[in-house]
Amino acid sequence: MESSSWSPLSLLIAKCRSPSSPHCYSSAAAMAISSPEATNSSMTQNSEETLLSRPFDLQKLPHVTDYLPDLKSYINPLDNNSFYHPSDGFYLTQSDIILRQTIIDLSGSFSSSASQLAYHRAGPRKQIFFDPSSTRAAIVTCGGLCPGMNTVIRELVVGLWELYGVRQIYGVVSGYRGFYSREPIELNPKLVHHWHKRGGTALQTSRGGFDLNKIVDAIQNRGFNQVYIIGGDGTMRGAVKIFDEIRRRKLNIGVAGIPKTVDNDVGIIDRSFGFQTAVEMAQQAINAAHVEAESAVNGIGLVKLMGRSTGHIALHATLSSRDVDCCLIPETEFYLEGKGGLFEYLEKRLKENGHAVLVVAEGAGQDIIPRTEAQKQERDESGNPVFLDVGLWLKSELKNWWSRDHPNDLFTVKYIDPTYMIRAIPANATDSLYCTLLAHSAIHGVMAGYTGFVCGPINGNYAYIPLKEVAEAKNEVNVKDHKWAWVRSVTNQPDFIRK
Ligand SMILES: Nc1ncnc2c1ncn2[C@@H]1O[C@H](COP(=O)(O)OP(=O)(O)OP(=O)(O)O)[C@@H](O)[C@H]1O
Ligand SMILES: O=P(O)(O)OC[C@H]1O[C@](O)(CO)[C@@H](O)[C@@H]1O
Ligand SMILES: [Mg+2]
Repeated sequence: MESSSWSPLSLLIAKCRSPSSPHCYSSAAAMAISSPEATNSSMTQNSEETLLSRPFDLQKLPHVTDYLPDLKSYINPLDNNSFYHPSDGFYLTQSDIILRQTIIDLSGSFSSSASQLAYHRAGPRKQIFFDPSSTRAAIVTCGGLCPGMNTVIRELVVGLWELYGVRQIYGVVSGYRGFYSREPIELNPKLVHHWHKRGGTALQTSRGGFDLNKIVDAIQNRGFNQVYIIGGDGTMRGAVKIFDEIRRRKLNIGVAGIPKTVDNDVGIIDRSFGFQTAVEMAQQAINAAHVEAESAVNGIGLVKLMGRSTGHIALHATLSSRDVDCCLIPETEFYLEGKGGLFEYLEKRLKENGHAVLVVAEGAGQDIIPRTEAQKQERDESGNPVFLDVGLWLKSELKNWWSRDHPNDLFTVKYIDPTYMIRAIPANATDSLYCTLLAHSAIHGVMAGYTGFVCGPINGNYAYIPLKEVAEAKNEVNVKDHKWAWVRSVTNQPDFIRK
């Protein structure tokens, strides 16, 4: 990873403009230094000094001038925007950075020589490298749906139009394949005005169809010089290739990725947009499962939630609901029969409470569901493995178990599969605001000439992160940390470790 070392923390503190600003970097640093644990533990004056002198490992952001050094720059039109009166500190500079890690244990494995990973802070720059009158922006959505996609598109259009005066904005229809197989649609604020109220993506999306040369040829031939790519991990891997090819051809085109994934499996950023909305919607399914289970004799409410390879939705929905007796996620194995298994646990719960609620992420248990050779090979158009329905399988296993062990007792399993319902809805208020900040961050970055980056919040502050880094990072549930322990303590479920 390319990086450049930066000045010590003291410089950063000096640069902080407004102590009350939520984006003030010094507040996090100051908190870390003056927290009670830090002052009364083994932290010495020495370790404080070493912290202050640690260099920053600032992740280098690609810029169009890296390979087109003679590009002309322009004064940011926000200078003349009647809604903004850029004052001191309004524009960000190279020295505005965000630290990846804000929690540091000064007494533990702290190494004074290790540098602090840092990223450029997102926001408007004084100088821009695209003339708004000749800017031609393309927006594309790829992969599965996620609440808030339409909000991001809307805010990209409105932001480009209102903030920078860009008038040529196009929507690429139906994902990556749309670049070379469909006519783009012209977008303007009037057209997209209500889009944030609709779930899904008004531009349509698809999986597969990634043909690098055809895509970059189409971008070039259609005269696009800014490309905004909204998608998940697969999309970001594709975006890295597009950016690399654009750079190889030395084209004056900026590429920004806007991470979208209902599963929240994209790494580095705090969380992905739409995730909170999906968790909220999942509550309805869990509530219904609880009511059904409670109202039956030996009732089990079983809810399957999205989460291809990560269980964040199931975990957060479980923690928020508190009606869940067992949460199964892809990051940790489980088994059905025998000591410490699911059946033994459910038997106990049914005896104690008369009912139980089970939440399972779609990617959980895939290793133990029997499948044919053909099923093992099945892939979707993007190459993602196709899963068997863990909910249906569990329902059938639960029924078999009960009729085998308790043939004379009543038993009910109510299976609720809200899969698409939790992602095919508009974003809630929090996610909507988040989508707006993402879109504006992306616009400011691209206008300023940055390229090959993703924007997203890191510890609550919006940053520009190299695309490649995001495409390689994965956010999995850490089943060794306190959050998973919390889930287990809320549900009482076993650890499924065979003793
Ligand atoms: N390694 C890759 N290189 C190039 N393109 C890729 C790669 N992986 C996926 N893509 C392309 O990215 C697009 C979206 O990928 P995918 O279907 O995996 O969804 P995603 O972006 O991961 O979103 P989500 O998983 O949240 O639905 C598809 O058009 C796919 O062909
Ligand atoms: O839209 P499709 O192809 O059915 O994809 C479903 C998948 O998309 C996601 O919603 C996001 O990756 C997963 O949770 C789920 O496995
Ligand atoms: Mg994906």
